[in-house]
Amino acid sequence: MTFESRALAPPPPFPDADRPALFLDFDGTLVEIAEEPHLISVPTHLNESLAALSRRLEGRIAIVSGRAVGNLDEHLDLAAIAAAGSHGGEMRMAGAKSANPLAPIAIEAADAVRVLVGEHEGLMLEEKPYGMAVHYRAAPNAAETVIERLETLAAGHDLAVKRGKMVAELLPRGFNKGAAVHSLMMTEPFEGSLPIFIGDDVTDEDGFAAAAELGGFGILVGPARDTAARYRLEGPKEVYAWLTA
Ligand SMILES: O=P(O)(O)OC[C@H]1O[C@H](O[C@H]2O[C@H](CO)[C@@H](O)[C@H](O)[C@H]2O)[C@H](O)[C@@H](O)[C@@H]1O
Repeated sequence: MTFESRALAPPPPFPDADRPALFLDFDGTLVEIAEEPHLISVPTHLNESLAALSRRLEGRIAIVSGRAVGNLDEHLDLAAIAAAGSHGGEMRMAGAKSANPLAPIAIEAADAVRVLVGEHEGLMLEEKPYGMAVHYRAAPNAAETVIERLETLAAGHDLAVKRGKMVAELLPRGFNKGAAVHSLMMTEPFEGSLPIFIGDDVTDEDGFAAAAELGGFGILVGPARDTAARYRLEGPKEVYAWLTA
């Protein structure tokens, strides 16, 4: 993956004429980061804004998140919007009842993560249908230990580790947000459109790269960093402003 380290400009106006498709990360992009996953504040206008975008884009919109699809459903009305959850491992097209199931991680590995979290005050465990995420926002000194232990468990159980903002997660191997974008772009209504991936975290870099490979671009949300995105916006408020200008 190639990264741009130059300062990134805000994106040009929304390219309606180019038949765009939107791939939207959730935490840090559509909602501000909170101290804990369940403490996020979802703007009251969000569902209405997503529905309006879906109409404007004739359905070419998907949420691509590290959260499981079931968890996204607790926060958003996704009845008419495609969802790629669990970092792209779960896929549910708009209007479909359920996402494809993944293999849950080995019981021994899950138990070992529970033990790890019990050993360090401040660590928070987020048990997901297909992964175990360890949040160290309240115990930053434990980050290195957490990552090392998860990497060891991943190697021993044929699993993967994904890192994010003050979090590391043990989950099945073989998928990422970029693969999810490629997969969605091969299906209607996304096929032949210009992909735009908007995200804030390191896991979104695969999405930025996929959008660029397919002729579109990525928009990084948050502070500048080395990134495969072409443009940058400051935060969720600026994302809404750009999407609705
Ligand atoms: O891909 P995303 O939609 O951005 O999801 C990534 C992870 O988001 C959540 O964790 C992050 O947001 C929390 C709430 O703001 C914050 O407390 C945490 O520190 C962040 O890492 C979610 O809990 C994870 O499961 C997602 O993988």
